[in-house]
Amino acid sequence: MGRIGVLLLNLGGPDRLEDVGPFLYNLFSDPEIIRLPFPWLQKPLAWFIATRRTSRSQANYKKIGGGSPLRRITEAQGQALKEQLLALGEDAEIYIGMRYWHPYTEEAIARLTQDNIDELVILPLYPQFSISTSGSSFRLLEQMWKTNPQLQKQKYTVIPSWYKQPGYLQAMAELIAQELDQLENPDEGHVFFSAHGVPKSYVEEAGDPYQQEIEECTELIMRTLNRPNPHTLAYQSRVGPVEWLQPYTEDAIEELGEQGIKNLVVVPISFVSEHIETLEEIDIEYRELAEIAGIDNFRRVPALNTHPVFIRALADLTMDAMKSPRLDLSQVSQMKKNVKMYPPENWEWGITSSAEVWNGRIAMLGFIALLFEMLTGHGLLHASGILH
Ligand SMILES: C=CC1=C(C)c2cc3[nH]c(cc4nc(cc5[nH]c(cc1n2)c(C)c5CCC(=O)O)C(CCC(=O)O)=C4C)c(C)c3C=C
Ligand SMILES: [Fe+2]
Ligand SMILES: [Fe+2]
Repeated sequence: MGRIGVLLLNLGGPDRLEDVGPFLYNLFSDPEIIRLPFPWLQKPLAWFIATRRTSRSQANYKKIGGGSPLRRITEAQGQALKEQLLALGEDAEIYIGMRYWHPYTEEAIARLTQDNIDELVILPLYPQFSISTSGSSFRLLEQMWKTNPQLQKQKYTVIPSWYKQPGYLQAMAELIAQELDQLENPDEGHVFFSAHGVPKSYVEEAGDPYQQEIEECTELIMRTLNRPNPHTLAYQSRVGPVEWLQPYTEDAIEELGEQGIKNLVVVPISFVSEHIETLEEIDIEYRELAEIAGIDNFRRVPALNTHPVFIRALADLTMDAMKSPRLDLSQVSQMKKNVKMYPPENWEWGITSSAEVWNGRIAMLGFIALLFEMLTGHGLLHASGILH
């Protein structure tokens, strides 16, 4: 076999405070993050929401040192993976493709098309699949493949999600066990899984398998941990006023406090690196809530980062993917439980004359809604659930 490449996909985060605004604009410009039935409103709306959110978000990034550590950690993971693959006899080239910040997925693709890679493995750094994370990156790649003849010659395979991988489960269990063992009585620790949330409509209407994969993943980790501790699963980081997956982390913490739980071991479960939601939201905000709720001992399990057992798991995933039947981007970008789709896949807006008329009408509605929100601070878009 020839030279292999591994394309690591991740979200990306603002390196400095001045990057926060443009980063948020990129994030909200993504139709997989805010779903609108008419694409022309996407950019103005993204600009509007990003502008409103920037200072609050910057204040949070300030608390964790003025930027996201995501690039640094992802690069360290890439380097460690390269070394691990080399130890297994594969001299692989690693590429990092972020969805919303540098190094962008486009930059990774530009590099790898110059490198003459024989076999490419596309590996998202999200253990569980969501339309809003891995799905979004797969869609972007699918578009690039469609429009770039050079890419069409590239042999590749995709790993859609990998939350069942034994080494990953082992690494998670080890980190949890280490934290439990710091307690005076390790068996009394309540294991609290906090997953990043998504709007409920993603799961119930668009068929996102995310919730099911998260639930299965927590069960598998508990089985691997093989200890008698009780556990809870909740969802954090809700944005906007529509309903997200429940229970919300803040409510669950309060409830456990009321039940008299004194030792909480919080496990971030949907992301493999430290980032703003672990360093700020869990370590600062939820810790404060827990204290108010009467939980005396609040411990947070570190993210996997470059944990050697985890890096070995990524290497095994890569090697196994090359031995397995290849998976196409078109197969994985549509990964859904296949309930009702909204908007319909491949829906072409504005092609027919009737659509043009409708676009005009919707345009008016859109601007009225925006004006309404700017004036009142309570959006029609929020109220109608279009915007999360
Ligand atoms: C698996 C993890 C993630 C899911 C699922 C996810 C969905 C999702 N996120 C937003 C909105 C925002 N996310 C933001 C930051 C952010 N999100 C994730 C992971 C998941 N998001 C990470 C790792 C990060 C942080 C990157 C970093 O800088 O370290 C932000 C910006 C931060 C803020 O302003 O709070 C927003 C906004 C939505 C709407 C969504 C599902 C639809
Ligand atoms: Fe997010
Ligand atoms: Fe947050």
